[in-house]
Amino acid sequence: MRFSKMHGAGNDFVVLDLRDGRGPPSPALCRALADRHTGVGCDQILTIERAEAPGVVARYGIFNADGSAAQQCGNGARCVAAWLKRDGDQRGEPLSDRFAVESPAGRHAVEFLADGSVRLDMGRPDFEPAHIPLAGFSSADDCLLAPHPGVRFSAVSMGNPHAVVRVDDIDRAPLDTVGPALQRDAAFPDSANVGFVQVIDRGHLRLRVYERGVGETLACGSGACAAAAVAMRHGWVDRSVDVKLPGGILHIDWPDDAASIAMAGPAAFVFEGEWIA
Ligand SMILES: N[C@@H](CCC[C@H](N)C(=O)O)C(=O)O
Repeated sequence: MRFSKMHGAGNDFVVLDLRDGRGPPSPALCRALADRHTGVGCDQILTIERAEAPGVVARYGIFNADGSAAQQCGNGARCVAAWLKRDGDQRGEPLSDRFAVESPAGRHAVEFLADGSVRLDMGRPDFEPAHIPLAGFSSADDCLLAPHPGVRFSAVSMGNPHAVVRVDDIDRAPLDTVGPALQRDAAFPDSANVGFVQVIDRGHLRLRVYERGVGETLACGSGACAAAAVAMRHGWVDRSVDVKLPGGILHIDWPDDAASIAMAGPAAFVFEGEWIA
């Protein structure tokens, strides 16, 4: 089984071409591929599949390192776009600098920018509790939970569930305790990706994300959109920000609450391989 190893700002992927109709990898195979000692090592496995919808070059599936399926992956979408741009469409035809791909959460317009980065339409952040899903709250802003005193979070769906906690010092953020605790809390029936955000100034955020199905990652694209959307909605930052993650910088634009949010960032090839296990 051939695969490509890629990363977007350090969020790393094993990319499988399943456009020949092969089925998705089992959870056990995902865990084996993702293992950083005995496998390839990655945060997510991305599967490139035949597109059903007209005007879409390909659809893709997302599987976390623990084998669970996900609905959204911003860094992965940029890597899928770069993979398609390199290899061409289903017939091997070259692609232009603008096309559309389809994630489990819906269709995304992609654009290759002159500086080599990839810009992606990530859709509208959704703060409706039932859509996240966030249980037991009528608003997703500034939530408190009795078992986690002092942890104020906002929740948002970027197609996948996110909790965003503002901190004063990102280097001292309680990722390993509050991350898994919020993920396990009944308020998040589907668990959540938990982001810790520090506001640097009106144009800059720092972010670390404890991802669902992975743990701490070097970058989370949907998490960067979630953190920026929460910070913009609260008026902490302007509508165009750089989000600095441990693995790199993502640029986020959200002109207004009714608009789609756009993310731009890198997509890199690491190596090609063959899985023989
Ligand atoms: N790294 C991704 C998000 C991957 C999925 C996430 N762990 C989930 O389960 O929702 C990104 O760049 O958005």
